[in-house]
Amino acid sequence: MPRTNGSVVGTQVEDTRICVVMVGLPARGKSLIAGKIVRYLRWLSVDARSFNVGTYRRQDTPQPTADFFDTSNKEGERMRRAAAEAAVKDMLKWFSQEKGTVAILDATNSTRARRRWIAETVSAHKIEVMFVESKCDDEDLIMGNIMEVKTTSPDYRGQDPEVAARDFRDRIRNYEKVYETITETDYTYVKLINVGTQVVINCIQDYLQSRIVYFLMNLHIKPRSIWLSRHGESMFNLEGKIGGDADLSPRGMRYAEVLPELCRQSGILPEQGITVWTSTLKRTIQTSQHLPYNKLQWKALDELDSGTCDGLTYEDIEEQFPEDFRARDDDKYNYRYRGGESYRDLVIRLEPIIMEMERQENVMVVTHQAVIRCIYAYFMNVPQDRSPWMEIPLHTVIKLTPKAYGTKEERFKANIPAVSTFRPKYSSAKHQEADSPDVNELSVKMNV
Ligand SMILES: O=P(O)(O)OC[C@H]1O[C@@](CO)(OP(=O)(O)O)[C@@H](O)[C@@H]1O
Repeated sequence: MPRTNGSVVGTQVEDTRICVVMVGLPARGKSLIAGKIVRYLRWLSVDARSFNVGTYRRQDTPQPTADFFDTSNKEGERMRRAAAEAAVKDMLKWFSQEKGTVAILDATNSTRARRRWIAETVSAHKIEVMFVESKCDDEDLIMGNIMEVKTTSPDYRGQDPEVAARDFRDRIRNYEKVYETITETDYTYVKLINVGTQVVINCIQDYLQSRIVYFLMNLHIKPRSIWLSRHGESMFNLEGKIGGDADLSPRGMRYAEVLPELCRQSGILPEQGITVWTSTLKRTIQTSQHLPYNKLQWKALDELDSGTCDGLTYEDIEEQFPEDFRARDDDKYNYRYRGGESYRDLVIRLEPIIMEMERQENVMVVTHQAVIRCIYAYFMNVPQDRSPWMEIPLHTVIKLTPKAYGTKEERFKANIPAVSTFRPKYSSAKHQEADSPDVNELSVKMNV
């Protein structure tokens, strides 16, 4: 399978391979950061995978006590080293056999000796090594992580939470005895101090590394939510036409009127600082007109460009361009409209939006069907073969709340009917009337 990072990220050289090595004491959010890097890169079509050394260690030692992590425990040391070796071996196999591009080695890697061993072993295979250290002295953040670990880690499954928390603190103390922060100036590294507060960068070598660094620089872990809504039903939606710059229909106008109340019910408080982002197209601007918040228009949030098909219905396209119609159903993510865009193109256009969303706290985005699918796919980790086929109904607010290990999703529907613009794969090109939902019907789910 050809590697795609060259074509997608732009100027990346074809054969770049990077091993991102996490560094830091337990409960510093390393696995969370590793997971976010993987999600971001996969969304950009860069083949990325995390190798968690704890998972390898658990094969032999599923529920060790804190003494196992004491460096004077020779057997513990041997087994921990064996787990790291097994993870690195699998990672190298993934690079060579599955042609992976970015691997994350998720472990504490907290001593100079361990880092030297990894750097030497990995660079011998012509794979770049980049250390990412998470350093944190904010007691609240650490406590939050300890609570998370003791309730979710398989190391403590079935144990009394108080005993688990005490043992986990002892484990941290054992690591603290030997922990050496990164100061090796000949290595490429990024040191994140209290995530989102201070970043130290050393010897970044190329484009893909700099993308990862930039992403890490924008991360923060303050609690916040993201609200997504399509514009209200448009005149084009009513007629089944795609693209264009139509006004809202009378029902779409009613959605715009109830949107402030729907937002309030979904948890946006009037005194809360929130910015509403729209596209530059009339239907999103009209939809947000009654929202009493600061607004910002982004060209990057405009709908997928349907090129020569702009203004046609799906039936017209099926009739006038039958081969294109079929090709789009065969591979909707990669299909590029003649003179227009594909979902793959749209993701690249949306990358600065995602970066900015990571940086922001509460934000509401009023945009279009295809654009919401791409943003939603990023936050909810939806693969490319499914993301263009997701149902994103009109007149519905989707609230996403990032949590430590997943994103919580809630949907709030307005009691205003609208057409459905969803057309399932290989189905006849007809648009239908959507069911009239109950007032503010709510659904909640978590992706983990
Ligand atoms: O990729 P598909 O499923 O065609 O969905 C994108 C289409 O959604 C539409 C509606 O059919 O978005 P929008 O409601 O913003 O106008 C089209 O303009 C756009 O081409």
